[in-house]
Amino acid sequence: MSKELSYSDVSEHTSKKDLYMVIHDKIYDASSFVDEHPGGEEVMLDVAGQDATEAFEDVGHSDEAREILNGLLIGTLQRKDGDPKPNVGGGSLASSAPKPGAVQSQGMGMTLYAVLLVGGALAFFAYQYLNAKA
Ligand code: HEM
Repeated sequence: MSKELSYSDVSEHTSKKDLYMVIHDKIYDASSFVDEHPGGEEVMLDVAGQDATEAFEDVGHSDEAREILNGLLIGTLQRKDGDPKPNVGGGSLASSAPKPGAVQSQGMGMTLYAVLLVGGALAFFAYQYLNAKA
């Protein structure tokens, strides 16, 4: 029962009893879960009918939360030119926020670790080498 909906379709479902949200370009019907949400209904209603990708990811939801999310999936977002920019939470300047679905910083994090590791190893061996010479 997967359907393709446009952003404007989604934006019509903003009430507690009829609450859609977009996360990573997938559409979720959170109506049945609002009352049970450990983070409260307020935050869910804040992103009702909008792109909640950043709000959802910022919290660092658990795998369990992601499983619940999977169960609420109803379709895929069909982006059209001229769609309103997704409001990525906070209600602040959406244009300055990173694009939802953009490559997450995870890749960068790994690179950073690699650089630190290799740099650390080099420093260690240089230290050993210089010590041995002295
Ligand atoms: C349908 C979408 C969502 C689902 C299924 C969901 C599910 C959950 C679950 C299961 C937890 C418990 C902790 C965990 O397992 O990570 C949680 C906590 C939380 N959620 Fe969500 N969530 C959703 C959307 C959101 C959104 C859009 C926000 C907006 C900021 C949000 C904010 C929070 C916060 C702040 C907590 C922490 C509550 C606490 O520990 O006191 N959630 N959520």
